[in-house]
Amino acid sequence: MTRPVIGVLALQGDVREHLAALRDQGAEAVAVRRPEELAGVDGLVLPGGESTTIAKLAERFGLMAPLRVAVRAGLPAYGSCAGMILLADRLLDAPPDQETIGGLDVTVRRNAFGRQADSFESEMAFDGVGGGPLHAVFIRAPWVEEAGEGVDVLGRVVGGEADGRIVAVRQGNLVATSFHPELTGDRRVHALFVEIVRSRMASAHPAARAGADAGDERGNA
Ligand SMILES: NC(=O)CC[C@H](N)C(=O)O
Repeated sequence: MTRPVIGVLALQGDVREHLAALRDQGAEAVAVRRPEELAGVDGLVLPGGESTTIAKLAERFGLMAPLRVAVRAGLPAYGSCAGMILLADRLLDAPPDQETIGGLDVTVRRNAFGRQADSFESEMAFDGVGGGPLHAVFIRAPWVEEAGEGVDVLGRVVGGEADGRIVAVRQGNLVATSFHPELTGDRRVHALFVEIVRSRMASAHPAARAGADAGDERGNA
């Protein structure tokens, strides 16, 4: 089977950890800093970091418009923390001029857990991967305040003041988590994303699907 080429937007943030996690899952992982590099990938990870900085650098590097076009055309994308913010159609507690790539029909609140719970770790159920609860690391994390109809909720906070808050979602080929699976040894979220990329590649090239069920082409709409 062809090896998927998965980019990690490498303008700022924890790029290396994502590259390593993707390689662990059998993908060819490449850093993306320029539009030409974006054009060559089958999927894209938007890492954690500082979303305002990443958005400004994306503008400066001429990547914001191509990113918007690619995501709307169905490019699979996974955003972790700041990456979730970048994929959101709507933001709360963000500077009024903060741009996003968008595509994910959610309202995301930045730094939602507040000062008390700036950073914390918790065990949580994560739909869409087997194998029991996931150890989730949250660092100045956002949450999903509201999710549109076409958005599947994959995970919620359990316990504490934020009990029930949405911290993992999927909409078609887009996945976003408030937490950082790249910082733990648990590769199940990256495995899920690599699988999404592989199945889109298979449905885009029917010949590569020999004998497999005809999957429906899922876009990001
Ligand atoms: N760990 C992170 O990615 C933090 C996100 C950061 N608080 C932001 O708004 O961009």
